[in-house]
Amino acid sequence: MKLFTAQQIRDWDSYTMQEEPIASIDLMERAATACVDWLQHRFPKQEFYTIFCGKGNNGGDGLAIARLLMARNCSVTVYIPESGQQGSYDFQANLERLNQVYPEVIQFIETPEELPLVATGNIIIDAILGTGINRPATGFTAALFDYINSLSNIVVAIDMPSGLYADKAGDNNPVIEADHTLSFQGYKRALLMADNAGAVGEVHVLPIGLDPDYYNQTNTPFEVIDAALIATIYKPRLRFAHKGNYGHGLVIAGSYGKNGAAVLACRAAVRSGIGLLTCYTQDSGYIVLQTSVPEAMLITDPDPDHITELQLDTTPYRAVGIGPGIGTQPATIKAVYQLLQQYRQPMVIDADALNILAKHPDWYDLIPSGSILTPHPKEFERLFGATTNNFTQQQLALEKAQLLNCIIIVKGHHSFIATPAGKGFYNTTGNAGMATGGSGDVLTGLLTGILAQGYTPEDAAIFGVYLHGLAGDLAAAANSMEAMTAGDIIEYLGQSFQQIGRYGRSI
Ligand SMILES: NC(=O)C1=CN([C@@H]2O[C@H](COP(=O)(O)OP(=O)(O)OC[C@H]3O[C@@H](n4cnc5c(N)ncnc54)[C@H](OP(=O)(O)O)[C@@H]3O)[C@@H](O)[C@H]2O)[C@@H](O)CC1
Ligand SMILES: Nc1ncnc2c1ncn2[C@@H]1O[C@H](COP(=O)(O)OP(=O)(O)O)[C@@H](O)[C@H]1O
Ligand SMILES: [K+]
Repeated sequence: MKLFTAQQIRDWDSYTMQEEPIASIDLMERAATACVDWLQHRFPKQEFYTIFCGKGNNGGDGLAIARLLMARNCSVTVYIPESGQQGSYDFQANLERLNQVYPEVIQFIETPEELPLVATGNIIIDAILGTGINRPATGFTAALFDYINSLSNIVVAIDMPSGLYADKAGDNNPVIEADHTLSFQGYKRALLMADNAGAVGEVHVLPIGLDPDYYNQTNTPFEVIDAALIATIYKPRLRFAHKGNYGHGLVIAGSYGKNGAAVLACRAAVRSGIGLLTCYTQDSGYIVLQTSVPEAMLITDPDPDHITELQLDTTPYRAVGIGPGIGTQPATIKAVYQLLQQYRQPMVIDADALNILAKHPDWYDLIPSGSILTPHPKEFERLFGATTNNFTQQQLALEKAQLLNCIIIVKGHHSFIATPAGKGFYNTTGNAGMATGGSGDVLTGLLTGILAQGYTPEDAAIFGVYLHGLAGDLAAAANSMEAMTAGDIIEYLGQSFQQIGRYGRSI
């Protein structure tokens, strides 16, 4: 799903109004109806709502929502901060409509003394500012945000939490802290950023019937990974296939006390569809690996505790994954350097292999083109330096992806995949149950396995991250976020592949 800027969304509105055609007030009614349907589906017993409306179209949505909720037997109070300015055309039209049927629900407020008491059970609707925000909220608007944020009521933001910019960072500007954000038609980038987690709450995308032609014709560097994209990437198994068709991968992982990282990476790799897998680990990992992952072949380092030198020819492997649990011993550092010198095909670089790289920036040029780097935000910072917010972090990821001709996956709740061609993909599968040791090792094994099967590095990254998150979601549904383990993610890869296999048939 393409991610549009606030300006592109405005253009999409105009295009739809002209082509469908539909009057802007009717489009607003459609958006408001989608919100009310969502509210009644999510909170079927809820009766009382307090709605704060600004004087732009976001406020117009709020007024239409108020009228529709009243018509569905809810009880609503609307507060409009009085700025002294005329509202937008559709705000005024909706004010008139509401005034005609339920004049008693409308109240204007001008000073902090007029901030209303909100009963604890009321749901607050934030329709103060949407994508039209062009400066930080100050004065009474900022005081209103503070007041709403101080209440314990559930807050549902319409389109955007008020105060948040859709396409840029806000420098700690005042924002509404919503529990739910109902974003029209698609996501905005700000809604996907960890920096804004406290403001956006859970994000729900509500289709409002904007014209698909605009969507198809309009280019954007950013996309959310969705089922439609995954269906175009996934390669179903060939009926007459033999294991040679699906590549031979090598996972270099583990050290004394961290056999688990190697086990998790290898178990994920052998469940990725890979033809053959070899693991390279320290000598003391022999029995552990052979017992826990009998499907994988094993080559051990002469050192009992660490990977010290790569006593194998890496060239026959179609993909190599390195990093989980390897540590940063001087001898291991040499082994990483040796691999970078001898292996020229795309590899997956994770964990301590990234930490080692970060200490040797002069080795960056040795990273084979098309490699996939999987830093979490701290590793990203070690590799490429500190950034002030997620927008600058992602911009830096795009610049480095281009410079190194690599894919960079900045891992997180919505992992961000930066490609050398300047595209950025956000993942929406996965959950906080995956914030547990070993989840990243699983991803490394999975990516190595997918890359070995001949997927392009970009496709492997998109597919692998999505699949990993989907398996995490199924694991959480079965075991709870608390009790699920990284190993459970691997157990649910099977069901995830089955689900993905159905996408192609249903789209
Ligand atoms: N396809 C869709 O998505 C659809 C979208 N729709 C809805 O339209 C919304 C966008 O509406 P919008 O353009 O009227 O802007 P909105 O956010 O209401 O702001 C209004 C005005 O506030 C002002 N202002 C700016 N910053 C400020 C500040 N810090 N503090 C105080 N004031 C500030 C600024 O005016 P200025 O003061 O600069 O003249 C600005 O123009 C969108 O989010 C969605 O809810 C649906 O109705 C239909 C389909
Ligand atoms: N809250 C979350 N929501 C979605 N995915 C998450 C969340 N927390 C972690 N993950 C995923 O789990 C993995 C964790 O990787 P990493 O931090 O390297 O863990 P480890 O080093 O313990 O293996 C990443 O793929 C990340 O995207
Ligand atoms: K809002």
